[in-house]
Amino acid sequence: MLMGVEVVVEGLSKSFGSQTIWRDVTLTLPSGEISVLLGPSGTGKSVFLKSLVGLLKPEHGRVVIDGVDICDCSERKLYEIRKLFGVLFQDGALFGSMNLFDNIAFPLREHTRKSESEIRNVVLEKMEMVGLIGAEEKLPGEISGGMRKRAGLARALVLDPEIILFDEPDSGLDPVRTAYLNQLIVDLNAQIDATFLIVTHDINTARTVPDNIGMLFRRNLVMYGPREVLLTSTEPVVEQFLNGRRQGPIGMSEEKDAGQMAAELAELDRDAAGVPHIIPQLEVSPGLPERTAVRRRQARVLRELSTLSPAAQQEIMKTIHPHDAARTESMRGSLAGAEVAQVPQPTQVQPHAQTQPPLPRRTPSPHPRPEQQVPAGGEPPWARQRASQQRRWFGRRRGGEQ
Ligand SMILES: Nc1ncnc2c1ncn2[C@@H]1O[C@H](COP(=O)(O)OP(=O)(O)OP(=O)(O)O)[C@@H](O)[C@H]1O
Repeated sequence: MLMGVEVVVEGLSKSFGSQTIWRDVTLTLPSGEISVLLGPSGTGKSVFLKSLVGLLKPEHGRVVIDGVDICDCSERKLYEIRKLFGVLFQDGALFGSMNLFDNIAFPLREHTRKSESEIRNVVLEKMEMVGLIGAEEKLPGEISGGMRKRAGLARALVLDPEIILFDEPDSGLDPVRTAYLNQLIVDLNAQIDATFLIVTHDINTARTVPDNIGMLFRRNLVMYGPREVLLTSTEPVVEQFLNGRRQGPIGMSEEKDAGQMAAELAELDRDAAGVPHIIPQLEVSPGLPERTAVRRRQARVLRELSTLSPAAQQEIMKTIHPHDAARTESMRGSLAGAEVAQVPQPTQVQPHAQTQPPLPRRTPSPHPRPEQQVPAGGEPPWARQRASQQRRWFGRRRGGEQ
């Protein structure tokens, strides 16, 4: 089984001319974990994704992947590193004139020397993983936006990526389809253990899918850390965003001035304010292997525990098995902060949780076949138009793309 690689971003700054997009962004996407990047429109989330794959060159800082700083390496090395990535574009970025099978097979035909029968095996495996078996002959224009995203995801999977970037996977989808897609993302993570980064505006996605959350605002990464840190944060911009409120530092099109913000926050009923209670993270569908990243993350988060806010610490401890929680509490009581960072060791964290032997890769997909999910007739024309308006990933149009 593959294991995703860590992505280390250090002091990254990007401008276009005199316009600073963000500065001094530092974060680590831990190996195999799911991270979400939030931020109001225009804060540079897409620019960040493009910088991670080396399509844009930040002026300062480093992006280290597999020991290579992609901001300062040869084109040849960058080409190699890019092969580690799979990208889910906003509407799948499929070629409109090709059926789904050929769309998904495209990277294999372009970048490998696999025979047609090997290609067929890989394509069908990935189509099964995303619940698209039976739709091989469909054209992208004949299917719903949700199916197009699944097809785009299958295409992103065919070269067995170790890092997958999702650009607003939930855009243009209704809440039910978004819930299906979110479950699919978690299930895929369990199956392939790749490192995921999701850019989204969807609060529910942010609250239920990731292990880690970051937020861009006012040209800075205002916060980044384990999900419990942001989901319990009282930082005004984070609270405002996660509650979808008007009151707070985020304005209609620009930031608000401090006076207006203070007046609004004073008016706000404090009982109604605050981040909603943390809801549990989505679990993997029955029949699939557990997410190995969960145990790695637990060990990591416990090592960092003393550096986190008390509210975050409390939420994290609720997710720990009582046996481990008691031990962690006693260690925290008896050790100084610096020493706490060294315990517990990953192997000590969950002695009760023996890993199940991995299931074969061709586990039947828990994701229903498309015809069970999508009503006959597919999507209405307005939905198709909206999806095409939203496609602007990497700012490139590709010949024949729908
Ligand atoms: N190639 C470019 N040249 C000049 N400016 C650019 C370029 N790409 C992006 N920008 C600017 O960078 C800013 C951030 O854009 P970006 O699309 O990354 O924001 P975003 O956070 O992804 O927004 P949204 O949530 O609306 O998708 C915008 O002001 C945009 O105009």
